[in-house]
Amino acid sequence: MNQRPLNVSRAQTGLQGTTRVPGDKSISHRSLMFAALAAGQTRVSGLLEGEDVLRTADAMRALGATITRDGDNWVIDGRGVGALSEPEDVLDMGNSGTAARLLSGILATQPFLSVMTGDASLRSRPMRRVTAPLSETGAVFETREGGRLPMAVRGTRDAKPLHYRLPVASAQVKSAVLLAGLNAHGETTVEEPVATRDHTENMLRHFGVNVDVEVMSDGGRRIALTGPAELTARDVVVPGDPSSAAFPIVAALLVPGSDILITGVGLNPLRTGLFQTLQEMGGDLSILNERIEGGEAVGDIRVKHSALHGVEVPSDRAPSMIDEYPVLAVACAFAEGASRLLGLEELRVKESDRLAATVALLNVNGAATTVEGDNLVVHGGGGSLGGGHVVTHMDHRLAMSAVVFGLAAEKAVSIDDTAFIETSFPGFVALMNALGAGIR
Ligand SMILES: O=C(O)C1=C[C@@H](OP(=O)(O)O)[C@@H](O)[C@H](O)C1
Ligand SMILES: C=C(OP(=O)(O)O)C(=O)O
Repeated sequence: MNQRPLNVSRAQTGLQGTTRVPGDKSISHRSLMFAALAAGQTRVSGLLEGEDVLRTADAMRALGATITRDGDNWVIDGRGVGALSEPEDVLDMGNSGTAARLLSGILATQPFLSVMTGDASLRSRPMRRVTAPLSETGAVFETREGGRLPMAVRGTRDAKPLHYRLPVASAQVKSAVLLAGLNAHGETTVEEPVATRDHTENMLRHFGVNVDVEVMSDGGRRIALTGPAELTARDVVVPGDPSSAAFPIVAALLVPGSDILITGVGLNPLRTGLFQTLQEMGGDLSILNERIEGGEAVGDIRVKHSALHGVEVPSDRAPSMIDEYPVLAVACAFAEGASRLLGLEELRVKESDRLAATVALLNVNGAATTVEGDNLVVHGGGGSLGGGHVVTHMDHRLAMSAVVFGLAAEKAVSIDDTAFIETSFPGFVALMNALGAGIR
């Protein structure tokens, strides 16, 4: 990707108007993968056409599915759970951890050789979290030093079902194990000590698979399914991505005079930790017109400029807002008083070390922070902010967080590269400008 530097100055007027953010990234990846594993034709509306999801589409095509775009819909002719074909070339998952990890689960039980790689960011991310459990199916994984991509997978025809307790709160690992279970013989179970996003469970059910979810006495979950399973093609409606909505929402809270409405945002309760946190900070954020669309909770979010104060976010909330911490930290920098964000260890293994990069984003723009182990303390309300140069490390969420910082800060913020925003939020700058952000 060509580097795209950007300078962002304070918004001259409040953000105003009604908008809709692109489709949910997690649901979009899953819709393409599951439709490819289903018998029959699936139509997907609202698919996120970001780089990450386009890499998934390419990979599923390389594995034998037919995927085309028809007007606003995507149409997938699936192959069936055990009927993918050996790809002729390396599967390039670009910048996407979700694509690489979920696909590992699928490839573990396909009896052929696949090779997977990604960009420099993805090649630095840990894959052992999926290859360790998936190897127990009988599949063989060969990775680069340290369990990194590129990786070769020799899938197994006689996959053993897994019984796995997640050592980290990760919907990607949970999903990889469940996807391997679709083509194993017998019951696969996954236990998660803290609930993570459940789009895999919901969508597998939508495609006709029996997925059992038991809430355990400690609040965790035990998920079970029995293979070999059959998926039946079903149309999918993708809601707006709450993780994308986070950026215009925080911008509207911070820029004086703002009043915006974002329609059709996904409100799955395992994704809405940021909205709760912003309300706890004094943010005027209301959910209107809540409804169910395509099996997921959806609503419209109205946000008005608000004076924010510091907050403490408990670590068990982290899975429900894991991708939102960089932009929450920006909100905290402009809030009155200290904020304590607890249990952020997983941020270190995202597209970048997001804990370190978020601290750098804030510090270079004059906001003070303290890191205590895996906890981040942001000292808000500390005078004139901005004027810094932000290094984004191939990380879309850092780039968008830096844009939001610049819109709210006294002094302009320069950003080394905004090209990676295309992975999850194509048209981000144009959408912000349509609300009046005035980014040039
Ligand atoms: O399952 C998913 O779609 C995702 C899970 C999360 O990752 P982890 O499973 O690593 O927490 C999240 O950060 C990512 O953007 C999408
Ligand atoms: C962590 C993210 O995605 P992935 O793991 O799919 O690269 C993200 O979108 O913030």
